[in-house]
Amino acid sequence: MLGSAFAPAKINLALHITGRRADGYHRLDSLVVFAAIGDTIEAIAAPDTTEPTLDIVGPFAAGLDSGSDNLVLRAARAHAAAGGRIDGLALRLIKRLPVASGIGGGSADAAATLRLLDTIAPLPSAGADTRLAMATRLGADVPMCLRSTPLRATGIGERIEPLRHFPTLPMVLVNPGVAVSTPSVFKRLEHADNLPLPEFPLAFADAAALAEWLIQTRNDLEAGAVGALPVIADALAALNATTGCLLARMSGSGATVFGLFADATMAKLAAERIAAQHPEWWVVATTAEGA
Ligand SMILES: C[C@@](CO)(OP(=O)(O)O)[C@H](O)COP(=O)(O)OP(=O)(O)OC[C@H]1O[C@@H](n2ccc(N)nc2=O)[C@H](O)[C@@H]1O
Ligand SMILES: Nc1ncnc2c1ncn2[C@@H]1O[C@H](COP(=O)(O)OP(=O)(O)O)[C@@H](O)[C@H]1O
Repeated sequence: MLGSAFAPAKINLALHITGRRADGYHRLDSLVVFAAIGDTIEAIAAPDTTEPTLDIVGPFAAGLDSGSDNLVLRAARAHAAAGGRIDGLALRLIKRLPVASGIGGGSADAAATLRLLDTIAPLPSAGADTRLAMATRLGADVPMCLRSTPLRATGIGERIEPLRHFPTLPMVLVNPGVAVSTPSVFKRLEHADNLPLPEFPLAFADAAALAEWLIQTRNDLEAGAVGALPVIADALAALNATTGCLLARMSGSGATVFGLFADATMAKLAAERIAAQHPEWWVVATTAEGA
């Protein structure tokens, strides 16, 4: 193998929609962390190929097209367009994250592919601006996934402010098995002119302090998504009914919801309980990296 890159799940702990641009994209203000669970992209030498091939394996491989529209291959083509070499490569995606689920699986894969290709075949003159523009063209979430550490994202998601003194967060992710189209959830938004996030403290001592602060924030896309898919409310209720859940909320445009816990043992017990109650749901106990 030539190399591999991890594509962690993106969790929007808070997501305020603060405006709408003339081109239809929404301005947002989001507090974002990245989980220890994610996809993996591997690159294998394939000497006779001029364009990379892609094969997809793993628990969520079924139903995801490995054709040229896949974000892994789109990212590879963007790397080539910027002057990077992509011949002689076969790419493999190990798909562990549910598709179209508000945790940025596709965006994380695109960002991980860019990171991987940067190590295997560095761009001749890869300025930070080139990389950011390339990432943003692939998707509004791709710049934040390129960084994959706790951050505040503004603009349409491309303006990134890394956060320091951020606690590691034990959490449970629950996806009730429904794929959600991001544009359709944005269309259901009643108000696009919400207030930005409140002022951040200098540091959050621990998960409980962060959860306390998050209570005054929202995911502005949650009400519309729940209206269309009431099963999201069931997933939130299942998390809220567990012992030690500090806060439960939807991530991104859904349908994945997260619950924050003070420690990993409580998160694990909560995940076991929800999985037993809803064997058809995707339920994982994980942690989001601190800073
Ligand atoms: C909602 C968020 C929050 O992090 O997450 P996900 O639900 O995708 O995980 C993102 O803003 C999603 O970013 P991403 O999934 O990269 O979106 P893109 O592919 O660029 O855009 C898909 C569509 O979503 C809408 N869109 C996306 C981003 C944005 N800031 N405003 C928008 O209105 C547009 O209708 C756009 O055509
Ligand atoms: N590698 C990929 N992983 C996931 N989805 C992908 C990928 N490539 C293209 N897509 C398409 O992107 C859409 C959004 O997927 P995803 O990024 O998982 O959504 P979300 O950001 O809401 O979790 C899906 O409908 C899927 O068809």
